[in-house]
Amino acid sequence: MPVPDRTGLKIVDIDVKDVRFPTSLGGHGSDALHTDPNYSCAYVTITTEKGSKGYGLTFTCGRGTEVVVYNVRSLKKFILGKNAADIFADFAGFWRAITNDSQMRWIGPEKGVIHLAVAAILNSLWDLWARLENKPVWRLLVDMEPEELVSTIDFRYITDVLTKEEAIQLLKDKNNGKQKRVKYLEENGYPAYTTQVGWLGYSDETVKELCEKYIKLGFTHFKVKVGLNLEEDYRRCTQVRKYIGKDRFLMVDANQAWSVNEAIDWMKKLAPLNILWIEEPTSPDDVLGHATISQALRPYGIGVATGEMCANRVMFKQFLQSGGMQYCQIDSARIGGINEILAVYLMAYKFNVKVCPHAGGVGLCEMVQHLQYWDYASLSGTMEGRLIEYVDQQHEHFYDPTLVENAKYLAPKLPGYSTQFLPETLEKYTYPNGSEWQRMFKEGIFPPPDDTELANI
Ligand SMILES: C[C@H](O)[C@@H](O)CC(=O)C(=O)O
Ligand SMILES: [Mg+2]
Repeated sequence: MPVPDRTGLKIVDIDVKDVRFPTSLGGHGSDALHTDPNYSCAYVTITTEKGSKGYGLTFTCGRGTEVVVYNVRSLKKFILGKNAADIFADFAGFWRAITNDSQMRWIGPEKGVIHLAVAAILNSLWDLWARLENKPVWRLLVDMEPEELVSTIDFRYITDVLTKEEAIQLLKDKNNGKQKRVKYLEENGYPAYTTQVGWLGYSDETVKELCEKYIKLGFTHFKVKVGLNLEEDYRRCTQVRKYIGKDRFLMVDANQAWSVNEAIDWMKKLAPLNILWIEEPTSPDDVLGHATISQALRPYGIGVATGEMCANRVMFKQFLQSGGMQYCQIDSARIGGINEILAVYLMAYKFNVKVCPHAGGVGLCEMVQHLQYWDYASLSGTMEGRLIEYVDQQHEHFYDPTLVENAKYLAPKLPGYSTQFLPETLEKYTYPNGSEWQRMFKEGIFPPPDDTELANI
């Protein structure tokens, strides 16, 4: 196990910041239900006695961030004073402890705000571990022996479909050729699709310009937001189909706008536009509803994609068991860190479902590239039908931003999970005292927080 020496690794500080970007001003990130999101995150920094740091975040929108920040603070006691090496040596045990505190469990368990907070903390720990090993996270994962990797997963609630022993065997079966696949990734990158062309708040002119831009950049897969008005969706999607031509791929995303029957009817109307997948057609909790939609849309060649709001590995298990998802969209900041995400990848592999991670949010592109790289090298061994979502937002705020060239994610090279913010970003966008927020309040662009907001309590 690549567990670092314990010396100086006692965690002496955990800081959490509310960081928000005013994306609603340009309609960036908008969809049927999140019509004016300000892309945000709860940003965690952990510091060890010897000064090593781990940076992690969970994505949120606007005011939701303050609630997550409070939840992170409520979990500090699980981290402070612990030695990071001890956490890594029994990572599954630590995971069970932080997700099952008897006084906190009632507000979960393993779902919602408290799980977002867990994700931010777990992400900072994986970042720290990779930095201590001087590797990007994906290499840390790829270089672990199957037993070591699997030892980080809590298998409670999923052993009916995947046991620890089976998981180890799946990884061992793929050991052959792993180094060749690593080389391939380093030389060729991993295919991306773009959502940037189709935010619901964008004008027709913007959509056209962006389609042209992303075609020039080499993209072959385009995702467009739908779900508010059928005629309008048909019109917009027809235009996008015209811009991208018949040989490129079109996906649509309803962000949970519909009931089950409505989703089926709506998508049958859009089907002539040749749609690869419908994403989040209905409630993210409706496993059987997704299975019904999947079945109804199969004859039209439309798959169902979901996962960005899937609460935990148990829900993923049921989506996979029921045939409710044909594209599994794990989110790096919603479920309990890499520990839980690995369980989902392993189950998806067993059910022969493609993982195409969700990345529409702050820092998500930065993280999911590591996960999908690991998947190709160590588990699925294929990129067939798989893509990483790419949204071109907030990358300039990161110390080690995602690099996409010719519609491919290039291999992250620096140690860590790529989510460290630049100091000037924190100075400007920490809410509500960052200099940019103060300017926007002064200029009346946004109202300052009122006394119902936690920032003022
Ligand atoms: C609110 C977010 O922008 C959401 O619309 C992202 C999303 O659904 C996606 O990227 O997919
Ligand atoms: Mg989506």
